[in-house]
Parts: sequence; C-alpha cells; structure tokens
Amino acid sequence: MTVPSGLYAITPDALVDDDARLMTAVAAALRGGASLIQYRDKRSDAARRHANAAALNALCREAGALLVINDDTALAAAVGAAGVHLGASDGSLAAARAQLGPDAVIGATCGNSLERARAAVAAGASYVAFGRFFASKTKPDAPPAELATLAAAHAALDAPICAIGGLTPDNLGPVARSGATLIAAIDGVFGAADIEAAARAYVAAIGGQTARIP
Ligand SMILES: Cc1ncc(COP(=O)(O)OP(=O)(O)O)c(N)n1
Ligand SMILES: Cc1nc(C(=O)O)sc1CCOP(=O)(O)O
Ligand SMILES: [Mg+2]
Repeated sequence: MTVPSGLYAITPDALVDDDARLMTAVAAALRGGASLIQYRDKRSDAARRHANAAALNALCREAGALLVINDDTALAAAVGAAGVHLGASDGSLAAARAQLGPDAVIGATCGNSLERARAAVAAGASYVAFGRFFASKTKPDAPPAELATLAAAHAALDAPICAIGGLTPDNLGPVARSGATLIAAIDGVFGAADIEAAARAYVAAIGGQTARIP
C-alpha cells in the first residue's frame, strides 16, 4: 500500500471515552482532507478499542483514507486496518511486517535519530516519524528533534518521512520543506472548535510546500 502524503490526524485522549464524539470528530477531519488517521487510545479496554478501531476503519475506507492503529499490531490485524504505528517499546517492526503482510503501512517512531530510522526501514517500516518539532500540549515531555535530521533522512532514505509534535498550519512550512511529506497532528486538528476547517487549513498549508532537498 502506498503511504499517502498530507495530513495525518491522530485521535486525542479527550475523545476516546466518547465513541459517538470520536466518530464525529474523525469524520470531520476526513471531510477536511486528512489522508491518514491514527487511532491512538491508551485508555479504553480491549473490547472498546476493537469496536472503535473497526468503526474508524469503515469510516476511513468510505472516505478513501487509511487507518493506522497505534501500538497494537494484533488489533490492526483483527480489524483489517491499513497498518500500525510502533514506538521503540511497542514491539518488533519485523514481526509486525510478518503479521500484517507486504502491503501494510507500518510506521516507526525515530525521535531525532537517523540511525533509528535506517534500522526501522531495514526492519520493514513503510514510513519513519521524527519529532517533536514544536512544544506539544499532548506530549510535553517528548524530546526535541531538528530540521537537520529531517533533511538528512530525506537525503539518505527511500521512505516517506513523517513529522510530529506541536505542528500547526502556521509552523509546518520549514518541516515540510525539509522533507516531511506526512504532517502528524493531534491538538491542532482535534482541539479545534471546527475540526473540518482545521484539517482543511493543514491540507492547504502542506499543499503549498515542497522539499528543497533533492
Ligand atoms: C506518527 C507518529 N509519530 C510518533 C508517534 C509516537 O509513538 P510512540 O513513541 O510509541 O508514543 P505513543 O504515541 O505510543 O505514546 C506516534 N504515535 N505517531
Ligand atoms: C504522540 C506524539 N509523539 C511525539 C513524538 O515526538 O514522538 S509528539 C506527540 C504528540 C503530538 O501531538 P500534538 O500534535 O498535539 O503536539
Ligand atoms: Mg507507542
């Protein structure tokens, strides 16, 4: 499966306790043009996570977008999601690739490390994620990442690059011009009063950027 470019909207903690609001909010992000959705839910029990993941997967398919499940390869497989996003302590990328198959979208958290990204691609990651680039209300303790790392990854790796952490339509320009083709955001999309309009603003801002580095 090709990894899409554009807005990668990740569900916030604030919505996972309210299934109806979660669906309405994700539907709005999809109308606003999000191409990838990540279901990130560290609070719900297994049954609720399964039900939400299945419903979000159907919503994404209807919209022509893809659903990635955070942390949980087995849940991605169980609901037939497009793939999974794994951090350093979330299990093996190679095992996820073996379980989900060659077409799955498998993302890897790489912080500020090109070496981690190289290893992730070698282990089967479809995209590599660097962050955080700006102060993040969602994850205030995430260590900072540099634009130079994005540029180095863009030059060295044959894999789509995702950027995350405090990104907004107003500050994403340098990040996109350094090689990130996927802009991930939680609060800037789902914390907005008008989620659809917020997503549209990201998509418009991303559309105006092209990487400067060949
Ligand atoms: C696109 C994207 N990038 C990074 C992360 C962070 O993953 P991780 O380090 O495993 O932390 P948690 O999100 O699980 O708290 C992500 N989820 N998505
Ligand atoms: C989940 C996550 N991971 C990060 C990393 O740096 O790996 S930053 C982050 C939170 C992103 O949310 P917001 O767009 O609200 O800042
Ligand atoms: Mg994780």
